[in-house]
Amino acid sequence: MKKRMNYISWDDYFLGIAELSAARSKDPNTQVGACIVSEENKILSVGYNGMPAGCNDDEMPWGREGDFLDTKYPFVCHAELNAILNSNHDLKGSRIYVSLFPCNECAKAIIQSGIKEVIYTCDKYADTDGTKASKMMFKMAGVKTRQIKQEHFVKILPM
Ligand SMILES: Nc1ccn([C@H]2C[C@H](O)[C@@H](COP(=O)(O)O)O2)c(=O)n1
Ligand SMILES: [Zn+2]
Repeated sequence: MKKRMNYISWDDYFLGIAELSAARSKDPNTQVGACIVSEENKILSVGYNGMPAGCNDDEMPWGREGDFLDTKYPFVCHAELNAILNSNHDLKGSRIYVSLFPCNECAKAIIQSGIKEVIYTCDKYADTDGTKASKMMFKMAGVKTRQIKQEHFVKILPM
């Protein structure tokens, strides 16, 4: 008997883990997941967007509008940063799979931690200055970026 051939690719596997991690997020508007992987395809870390440890997410604001301090934005820790901070490994040469293109703050952390490639699905904030800044920094720092469309990813899920 020959081996099974329709197994999923590494990219689909790790993006799937990023998407599954996103499902842990309490953010009512946008759930983001990230998975960091070594050059040997070993998972080094995972993360999703959420409030910092010790900050009760039942008491924190989750809104998007109003006074800055009444919104989630100054408090929420992004999926990519959580994945970086959750890791006990050297991340040099690794790649990060993320369900949403990294913001400029996460882009800085990604570059500084030595991650060499960003593989993402959604780019819904592409028109924002934050995403434009991320793309500028990734280009200058030699961090590769690659999009895998969600439609492709959904198709590979077993029925
Ligand atoms: N690459 C990103 C971008 C955003 N996030 C988090 C931060 C918030 O929890 C949410 C975005 O909220 P929205 O403005 O869409 O209501 O996603 C992240 O973790 N990683
Ligand atoms: Zn971010």
